[in-house]
Amino acid sequence: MPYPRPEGLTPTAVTDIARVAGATSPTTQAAVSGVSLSSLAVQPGDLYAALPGANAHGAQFVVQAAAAGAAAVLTDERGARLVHESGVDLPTIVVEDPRAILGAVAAIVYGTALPAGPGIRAVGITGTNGKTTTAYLLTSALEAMGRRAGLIGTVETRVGADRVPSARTTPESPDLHALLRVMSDRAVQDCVMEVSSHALVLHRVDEVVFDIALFTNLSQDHLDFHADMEDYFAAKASLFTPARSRQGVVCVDDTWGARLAEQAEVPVVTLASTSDTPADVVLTEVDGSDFRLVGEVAGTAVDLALRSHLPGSFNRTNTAMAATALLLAGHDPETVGAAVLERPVVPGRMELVPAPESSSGEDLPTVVVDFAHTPDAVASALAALREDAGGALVAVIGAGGSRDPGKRPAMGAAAAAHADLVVVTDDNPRAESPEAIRAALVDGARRGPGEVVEVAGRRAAIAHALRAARPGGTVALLGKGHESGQEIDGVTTPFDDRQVAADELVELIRETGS
Ligand SMILES: CC(=O)N[C@H]1[C@@H](OP(=O)(O)OP(=O)(O)OC[C@H]2O[C@@H](n3ccc(=O)[nH]c3=O)[C@H](O)[C@@H]2O)O[C@H](CO)[C@@H](O)[C@@H]1O[C@H](C)C(=O)N[C@@H](C)C(=O)N[C@H](CCC(=O)O)C(=O)O
Ligand SMILES: Nc1ncnc2c1ncn2[C@@H]1O[C@H](COP(=O)(O)OP(=O)(O)OP(=O)(O)O)[C@@H](O)[C@H]1O
Ligand SMILES: N[C@H](CCC[C@H](N)C(=O)O)C(=O)O
Ligand SMILES: [Mg+2]
Repeated sequence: MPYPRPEGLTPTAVTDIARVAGATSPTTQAAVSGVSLSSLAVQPGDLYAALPGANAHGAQFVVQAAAAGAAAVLTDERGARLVHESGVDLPTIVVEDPRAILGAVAAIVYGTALPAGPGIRAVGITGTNGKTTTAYLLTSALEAMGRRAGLIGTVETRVGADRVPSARTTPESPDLHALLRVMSDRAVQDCVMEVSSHALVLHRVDEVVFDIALFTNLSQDHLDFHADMEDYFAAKASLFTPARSRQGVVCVDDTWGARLAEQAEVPVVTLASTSDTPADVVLTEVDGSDFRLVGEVAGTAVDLALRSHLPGSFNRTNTAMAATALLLAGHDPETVGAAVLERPVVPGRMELVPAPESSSGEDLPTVVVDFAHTPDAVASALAALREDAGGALVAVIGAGGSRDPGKRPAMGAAAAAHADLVVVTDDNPRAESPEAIRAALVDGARRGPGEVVEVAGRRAAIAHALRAARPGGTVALLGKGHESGQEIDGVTTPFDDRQVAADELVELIRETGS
């Protein structure tokens, strides 16, 4: 589903775009009223940004872009040759690195260029885990305060009543600037968005200056894209520079957060989950889901009684991060305290699968769907579930193909360190062999004390886990969270852990009569 586009824009002259891009201008009267970097998404009157990529060069698709109504092309030297060879005759702006100037171009076309900007307070959340959860907590609190909030992240993009499921965590810059324009036109006051490390490196958030940037934590992930953890950290840290944000909230629970707080080039408020770590605000008097947030934010003393509605100590931290961001934005503590108490729905994060109506419930396992797909998240999620689990704790786990292979054994080991039984199965194998991915997980899982079983096919694995957890145990379905499909070899077929678990629970009742 495409993102909403702004309506009634004044077209921007191609000559003006060339000036912003620092390129020699083609002699033309042409103007554009949108920007797209995929030929499949071009709308009539768009500037088609034909970028070089890992799989193809966008200029290979210029014929399709022209057929869809592109009015001009932005590309590099190689792209310009491809456009010429294709026979397409469109005004073409040529720069060395089109991706690097695309944010500035999109900001001019959509009227989102700062300092006039779209008049929205933007909050950008980065970190390995907790971005989506914190974004939902923040959006829900803002709405409870009566503000019009937009949301952009892994699960969906929300602009007023419009909800578009996401293909990626952070959109490419043309989509992002178009969304900011639409939000502005619809009088959205706050835009809460997740900022992935890919986005920071690939210029997806260029020309957006966040009013507040949040850092949750850093642990192993994405080392297929980043050279090492230092490189991954540097990408995240770039959000905390004046080109990208005005101020920040940094969780200093891990050493990366502590380093970031030291080197941030914008003022930051530090937050720690225990009073053992010095920070501007700390969580104290923890009692289950209740806690106090105590300290100082921007010169004002803070002492707030808060509650996390989601299981796990990490969700207390996510809740505290959201509250601190609101305080830093200048909302008064009483309002913030009340707003954060609202119960948010965070799809696929520690989400309980309801027992089927036909069940007496007693003999059935508790089933929780969670998006843990890093070693740290697997450990955190299972440790949280262990606290409440009466019987056995069974983890169903796979790992995404065409993604960091290095994290797989560590994910398996984390699962086996916390669960009584680990059922190793498939996640989204993508272009890789499911057997090879499972083998890497099994290899790690065998290092832990838990029992390990390998079950090919995610539905079969879920069915196996439900039976193994009877009676009264807990089944954690990890890694796919809100996802509604499973990607195998370029084909995505419908698969939702929550639905499959619900169906398999019904099947279990039919079999056992419980
Ligand atoms: C590593 C990465 O992020 N790559 C992104 C990048 O790919 P690429 O530059 O190699 O592009 P390519 O596939 O070679 O294609 C070249 C160009 O031709 C264009 N094209 C291609 C085919 C076509 O029919 N028409 C067309 O116009 C493409 O739009 C592209 O501009 O540019 C593409 C176009 O925007 C993205 O789709 C692609 O994201 C891929 C799909 C991806 O999987 N990205 C993931 C890893 C990602 O971004 N993840 C982060 C973090 C997730 C998290 O932890 O939350 C995210 O923000 O989602
Ligand atoms: N603050 C946290 N610290 C550690 N683990 C967390 C934290 N918050 C959430 N998690 C775990 O990480 C998983 C992913 O959380 P969430 O979707 O909020 O993160 P994300 O940063 O948006 O991830 P992604 O980059 O994949 O979109 C959760 O399902 C949970 O298991
Ligand atoms: N945003 C993450 C999501 C991973 C989810 C997991 N189900 C997988 O497929 O690896 C990524 O693209 O790496
Ligand atoms: Mg996310």
